[in-house]
Amino acid sequence: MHSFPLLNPISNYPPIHPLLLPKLPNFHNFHAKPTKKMAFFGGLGFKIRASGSSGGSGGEGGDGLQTLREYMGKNGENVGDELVVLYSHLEYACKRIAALVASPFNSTLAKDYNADVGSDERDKPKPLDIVANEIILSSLKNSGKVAVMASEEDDAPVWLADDGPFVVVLDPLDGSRNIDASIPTGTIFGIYHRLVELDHLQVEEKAQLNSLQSGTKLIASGYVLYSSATILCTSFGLGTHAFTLDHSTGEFILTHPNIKIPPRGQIYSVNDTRYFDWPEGLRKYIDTVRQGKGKYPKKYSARYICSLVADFHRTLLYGGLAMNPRDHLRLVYEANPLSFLAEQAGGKGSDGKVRILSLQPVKLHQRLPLFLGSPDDIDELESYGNVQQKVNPGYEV
Ligand SMILES: O=P(O)(O)OC[C@H]1O[C@](O)(COP(=O)(O)O)[C@@H](O)[C@@H]1O
Repeated sequence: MHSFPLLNPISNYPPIHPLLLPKLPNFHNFHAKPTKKMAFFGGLGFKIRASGSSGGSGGEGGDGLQTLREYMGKNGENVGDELVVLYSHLEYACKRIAALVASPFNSTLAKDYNADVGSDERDKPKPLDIVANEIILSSLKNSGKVAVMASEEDDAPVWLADDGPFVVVLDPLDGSRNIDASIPTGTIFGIYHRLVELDHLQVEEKAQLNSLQSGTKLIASGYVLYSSATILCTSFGLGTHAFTLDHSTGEFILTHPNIKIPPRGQIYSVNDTRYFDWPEGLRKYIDTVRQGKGKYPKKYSARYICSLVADFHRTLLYGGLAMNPRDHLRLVYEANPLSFLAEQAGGKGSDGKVRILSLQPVKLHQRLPLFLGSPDDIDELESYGNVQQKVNPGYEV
C-alpha cells in the first residue's frame, strides 16, 4: 500500500511554490496569467466580455478572459489601488479556505476542537469557522489596508492598523454546521471606509463605531461560495459580478458580469418545518404562492440548502426569495452585505417591513429576519404585513 505524506491543508495552498516546479505545461503554474489554453484545462473554455458601467472590455489579456484583478484595475472598474491590494489578500485567504473545506483533513480538525466544547454546540463557533476566521484575519493584517475587522466569530472587532483605509465586516464561514456532509458553505464580507473623524477615540470605541456603519455606507461587499465551483461574487456599487476560481491558474475569472436578478422567480427558500411558529401573514403568503394563486400565477417550488450563501447565490441567478423569518441572521455580517449585492443586481433586501440597508445597526451581533430576492416577490411578500417570526423557541437542527 502507498503511504502519502501528510500535508497540512491550512498551510499548503498553493501546494507547491512555482519556482520549485519542474518544467511542466503552463496550466500547472498557479501564478501565470490565464491564457485560453490554461482556461481550457480549468474548464472555462469560453469567451467572456465584461459589460457594465466600467465600459468593461479593458483589462482583458486579449484572450477574452478577465480576472478579478483586471476587472478592478485601471482598464476595468478602477476601484483604486488600495482596494485592489485588500482584495488580493482577501482572495488569497478565500482560496485557502476553499482548499480547507475540500480537504480530507477538515473533519479531523473538527473532532480535535469539539473535544473541548460543551454540550450546547449549536450556536458555538464550529472549528472550521475559527480556522477560517484566523486565515482571513492574518491576510487582512498582512494587507496593511484594514483598520478594523469585525467578524461574526469574535465578540469584539479587532483593531489592525491606525492608517488602514478600510473597515471589513464578515462571516468567515457560513453554513459550516453542514460541512461534514459537504454541503456548500461561504464567506460573506462588507467593506466600509474607516471613519477618520473617529481617529481620536480609544481603540475599542472607534473599532466598535467603525463597524456599526449603516449598510448605505458600504463601498463594496461580496461572498465566496465554496461549492462545486468556488465563486467570488462582488459589487463595488456598479452592479453585481461573479468570478469563478480557475483552479489551474489560481485566478478568479469573470463568468457572470452584471448579474440581473429576474423581477420574479418561482422558488422560495425557507426552513418551512417552522411553519407552525410562523405568523399568519407568512403562512398565508407561502400557502398562496405554492398553490400558484399569487400575483405571479405559477406554482412556486421550495429549495432550501440551509446555507445562506448557497441559497442566496441560487436566488440571485434564478430569482424568487431566500428568507429566514426569525431573528437569526446578523445585520452587520450577513444581511447588509447580501442586501447590497441584491440591490446592485436589481433585487431587494428586507426585514419583512423595511429595507435592510436603511437600518442603523445598534449592536455588532444584532439579529433580524431577512428576506432577499426578486423585487416583485419581495414586494408581494411584504404586502402580507405580518411575516416576521417572533416565536423563536430554538431549534435542535
Ligand atoms: O436554522 P435555520 O433557521 O434554518 O437557519 C439556517 C441559517 O443559519 C445559518 O446556518 C447560519 O447560522 P449560524 O451562524 O448559526 O451557523 C445559515 O447558513 C442558514 O441559512
